[in-house]
Amino acid sequence: MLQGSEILTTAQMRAIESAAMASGRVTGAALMERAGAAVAGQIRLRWPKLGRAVVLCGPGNNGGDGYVIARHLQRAGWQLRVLGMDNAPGPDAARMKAEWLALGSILPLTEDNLRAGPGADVYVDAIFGTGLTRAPEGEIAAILAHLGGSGGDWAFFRERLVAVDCPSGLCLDSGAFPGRPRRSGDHDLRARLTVAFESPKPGHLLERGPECCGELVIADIGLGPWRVRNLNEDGTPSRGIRYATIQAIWPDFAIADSRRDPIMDGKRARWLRKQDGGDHKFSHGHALILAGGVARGGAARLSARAALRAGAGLVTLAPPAEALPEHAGPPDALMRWAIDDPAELRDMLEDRRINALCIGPGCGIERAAALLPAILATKRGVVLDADALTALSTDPDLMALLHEDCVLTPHAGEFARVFPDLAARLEHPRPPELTRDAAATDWTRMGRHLMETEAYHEELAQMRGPLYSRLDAARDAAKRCGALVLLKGPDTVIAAPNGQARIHSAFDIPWLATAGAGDVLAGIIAGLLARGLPALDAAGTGAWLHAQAARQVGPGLIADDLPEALPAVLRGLQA
Ligand SMILES: NC(=O)C1=CN([C@@H]2O[C@H](COP(=O)(O)OP(=O)(O)OC[C@H]3O[C@@H](n4cnc5c(N)ncnc54)[C@H](OP(=O)(O)O)[C@@H]3O)[C@@H](O)[C@H]2O)[C@H](O)CC1
Ligand SMILES: [K+]
Repeated sequence: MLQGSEILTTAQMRAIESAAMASGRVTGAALMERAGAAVAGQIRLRWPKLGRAVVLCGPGNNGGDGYVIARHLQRAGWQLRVLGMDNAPGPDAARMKAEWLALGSILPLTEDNLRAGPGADVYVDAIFGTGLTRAPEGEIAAILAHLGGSGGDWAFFRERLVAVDCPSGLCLDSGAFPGRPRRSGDHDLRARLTVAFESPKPGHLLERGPECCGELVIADIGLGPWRVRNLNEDGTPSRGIRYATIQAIWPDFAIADSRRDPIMDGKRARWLRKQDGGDHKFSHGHALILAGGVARGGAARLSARAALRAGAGLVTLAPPAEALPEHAGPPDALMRWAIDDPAELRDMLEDRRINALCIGPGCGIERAAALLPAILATKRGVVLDADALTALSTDPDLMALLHEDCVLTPHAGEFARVFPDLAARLEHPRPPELTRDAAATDWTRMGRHLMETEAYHEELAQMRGPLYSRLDAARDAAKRCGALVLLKGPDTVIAAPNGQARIHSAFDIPWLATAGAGDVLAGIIAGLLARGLPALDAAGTGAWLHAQAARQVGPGLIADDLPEALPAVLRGLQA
């Protein structure tokens, strides 16, 4: 079932637009009119007083939207300056350009003309949208840099820039800016508002996208009937029913249409509320959390608490015998059992009621490597985090044991250890001076230093087409290892081996980056696996609950607060 939370790739969007136009039931001009009218409407909502607007129109249909926006604002009484290009755009944009020219003039799209004239209340960026194919250059690059604050007036534009479909220069499939170092921030365009069409694209929710888009509003331009067609992500027709393969997970996303799709639709909310009739603790599963040696137990205790709060019927914390004494004390609901070696673990796993495990937080790499074969052999749901991921990265035999009920939860550094080649592709072309065997963590440090080389910038300028994204990397990793991969970050990406993916944005809660937060996430997911959620749902819902708990606690949060904040989040689902 397609949901408001579906994310379309730019290729899918183009294919859907083409299918709509080919049907004869809607024209490109009508779509452009709807798109432009939606942006103009969102501007007038936020700037109710009549004012002065500058509209910057690029060479294609994004520019065409700009001419529509100028016409609507002019008709509403705004004063307009329109800067455009003297190219021959497609027929729809040409028509909208002509309709604008009947009302007003078009100045050349130059930095001088942008700087000239009185300051405006709103600047509309209609230069590039989904058709960006390469790094902007020349005059357009100078204009975008100026809008990004190169002239020192970053805050001025940040408050006034409205981006049509996306801030120009942003690759809507990756969330990166072609031609710019991956994590640079200076002089990137930052819009106050971005109005996108029909659905978010991956780039709206990944990497630089969320910060540079500002408030993101999705305008429905009436392509719904064509979205249900069978379309692969590259826009080619697919057989069978089309399911949303990429979905966004957001609790409070402002969707400007009625298809609001709260992540907790009825089915999943029921899961979290304890199923009716499941009146026995074993009907909500039993999670086993493997802990590490003496003085290393805190991480696993956080995971265990989180699994209990996520609703697992029973949770057992399993340290080595030598460390058992330090796990005495609350919560009394948490069971403890010493496990020293694989044989003892295998004995414990004879109890089939243990249906979910979590290994890694504070476990110790050697202990994780020793226990993983017994765990993976039982084919039960298991979360592999921290030391278990490091153990994976050192032993290909362990990688081979992974299965579809495994959930890997790496942060960027752990991802680079387990999948170094994929992590490397996430950088813009690798800085040339770096050798292949440089550890990914070195690249970030060394890469930033080496990004000044001429050869590197030359390579950047030559790049074409969508950039390799965190979504691509997580999907390639999941496909390679046959397990679910949750690549953590403010833009967490969750990918299943079959290509299904979720993106969860948490750019609003920087305080979640605190010691132990990852241990809690691992525990929440283990608790949801114990409850019977499939791996993809357990990971996606777990990411959402984790972030909501952090929103509940707010700044000053420490990881210990997170499990205790879950009851309030779950109560919020009772509505
Ligand atoms: N298709 C529809 O009916 C609707 C589209 N909408 C809007 O249209 C854009 C997508 O429009 P499109 O024309 O495909 O592409 P853009 O307008 O984003 O880009 C314009 C052309 O610019 C060229 N280009 C790409 N990158 C660069 C660059 N770095 N420097 C210079 N020029 C560049 C490219 O042509 P090339 O042949 O040079 O590659 C682009 O074609 C979409 O975002 C919506 O805003 C409507 O909203 C809905 C209907
Ligand atoms: K744009």
